[in-house]
Amino acid sequence: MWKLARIAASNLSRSRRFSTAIPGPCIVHKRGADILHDPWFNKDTGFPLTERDRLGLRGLLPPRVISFEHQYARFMESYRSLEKNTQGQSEGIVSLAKWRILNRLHDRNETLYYRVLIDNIKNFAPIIYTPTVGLVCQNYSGLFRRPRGMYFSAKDKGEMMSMIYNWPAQQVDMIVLTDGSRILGLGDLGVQGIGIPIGKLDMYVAAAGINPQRILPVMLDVGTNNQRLLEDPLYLGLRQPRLEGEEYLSIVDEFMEAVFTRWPKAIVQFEDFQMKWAFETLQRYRKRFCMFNDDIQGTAGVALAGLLGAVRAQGRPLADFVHQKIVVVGAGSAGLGVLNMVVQAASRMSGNSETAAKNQFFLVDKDGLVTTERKGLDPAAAPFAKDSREILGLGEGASLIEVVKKVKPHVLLGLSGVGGIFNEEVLKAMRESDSSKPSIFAMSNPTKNAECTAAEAFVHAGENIVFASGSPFENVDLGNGKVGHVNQANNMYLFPGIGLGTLLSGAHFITDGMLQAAAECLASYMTDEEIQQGILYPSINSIRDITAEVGAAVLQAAVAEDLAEGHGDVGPRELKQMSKEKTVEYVRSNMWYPIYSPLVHEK
Ligand SMILES: NC(=O)c1ccc[n+]([C@@H]2O[C@H](COP(=O)([O-])OP(=O)(O)OC[C@H]3O[C@@H](n4cnc5c(N)ncnc54)[C@H](O)[C@@H]3O)[C@@H](O)[C@H]2O)c1
Ligand SMILES: O=C(O)C[C@H](O)C(=O)O
Ligand SMILES: [Mg+2]
Repeated sequence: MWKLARIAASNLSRSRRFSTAIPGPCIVHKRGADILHDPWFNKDTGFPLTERDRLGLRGLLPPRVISFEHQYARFMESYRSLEKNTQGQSEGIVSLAKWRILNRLHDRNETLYYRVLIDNIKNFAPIIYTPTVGLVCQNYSGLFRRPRGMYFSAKDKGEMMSMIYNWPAQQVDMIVLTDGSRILGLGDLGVQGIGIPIGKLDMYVAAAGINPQRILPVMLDVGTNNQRLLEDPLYLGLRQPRLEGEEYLSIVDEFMEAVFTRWPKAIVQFEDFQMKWAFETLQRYRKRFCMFNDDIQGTAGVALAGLLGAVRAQGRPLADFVHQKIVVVGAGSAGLGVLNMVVQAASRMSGNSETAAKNQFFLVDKDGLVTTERKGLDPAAAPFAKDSREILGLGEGASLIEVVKKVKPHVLLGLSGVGGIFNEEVLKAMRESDSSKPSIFAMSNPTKNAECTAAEAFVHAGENIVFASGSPFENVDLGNGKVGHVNQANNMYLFPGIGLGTLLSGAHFITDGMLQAAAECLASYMTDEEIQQGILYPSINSIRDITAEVGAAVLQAAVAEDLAEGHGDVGPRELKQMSKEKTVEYVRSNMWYPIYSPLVHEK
């Protein structure tokens, strides 16, 4: 079941460089200045003279042809100057300035943009993804220069089937969709939430090598309940309260029908929907369309992999997972998604029913410990509500500190969106944990919403903890040459592989089996030595490697479930015959890599 034997291929792949073979020619239907203004095709000063002749570009560029490497160096030089020139300024100002310079390149020349992103992913992910993307969403109306992706609003009802054909690409593989109702831990940001699908899809390109010409970020604007935005004269979204009930669902239904009519093989990732719609839409669509909810399902897999790592970090056999006491703080889409998957895994591992597996897990929300006595208990949280007669001394609504002191959990996992709730007292109480290596997962985003900082965790809970956060923190210097390792427990380790594996499998649905395979693959990726050092997840620098492995695991699970219909020239029979190693190679070879292709004009 939970095999942890490391596959040889993953060792091999870590050191391998990605293929940089010259891709085939790329067909363009435009000429001249139109090409220079199209970031998909633009090479700026990099157009060779022959291509300038063929495409009507001669005279539209300075005469000297600059190589890709030179263009790359020039961009990095201006990025470094910006870093130097903004020294001493506030973190927010610096981050937004960095985002702007990257965004300008994104708008101008996608090939160069994605190459610098892939090569510098550790430095640039915190800008195009969490945490800076949160700040970008908060300031979107002021930052807006050019649209990116598509916007469907409540005013477009009845028009979406034709609107979808306004998108210029013939084929779309991956769509990330939000309604902006719960952007990271920042709440309802309305249309400004479009930054999240854009950032997630940048990660799809960087980590999974999805072709950027085949991605589509989408904002479904059904209004906002954020009064500040409704009153902001610069706000770019609909100025109306959010649609509710059937009215809301009819908009999402229409969008889904339109997408799958034009692109029957597309995959839609739901992102940052408020909890009620996150669960409802997942249930409504997962057996009709190829879709998943990243906050519920992607997060769950990443958390489960981390929790299994935490068992190994204690030097315990994996089977011990079922005895781990885990306190989950936050009963939203992410927290409940994690508990659902964790309970399923524990029940599989122990051979016991899910009810028995639940004993070790405790759920705390804004009103404290969730028990069966909770008034108006949310049906989604109900399966995890404790019977207060069974937990001596802890009643309905017990505070987090009471729960931690009484339970002495092995793991404290935060998905509450509330910065700092793992305060000094709570963290100090974790010193009494029954674990030899207590684990603190402060998974809320962005950084200021993390339940605690990495430094706080190591200082207050002790040096022997295992620490993970949703947004990146620097490793912590513990003195005496010792370092407290910081893991980034973020769904970015899974969603790109879930998307790519599903795409290449040609499956029409994303099943629990495929998601479980993804989590299992991530869980088995780290060596025992790494785990002993508190390293639960790979470095973001190897995100293409882990994504190739996860993608292959998802693809193989689809094959095993007889759902794989193949992709392009590779049919289901060929997929079935592929060994595990071959599948990883197949996935890897399908990753797009940014390199200038010769452009061929076709009318
Ligand atoms: N690291 C990751 O990969 C990842 C993935 C998904 C979500 N997240 C983060 O998790 C957070 C929550 O996301 P969500 O979709 O579940 O949101 P949500 O709004 O659905 O749920 C938030 C939950 O937190 C609870 N809560 C609020 N205040 C609390 C308090 N003081 N004490 C305890 N619980 C409290 C609420 O009762 C609710 O149950 C966000 O910050 C999001 O960025 C991180
Ligand atoms: O966006 C992220 O960084 C992770 C997650 O999807 C979130 O909503 O916080
Ligand atoms: Mg999210």
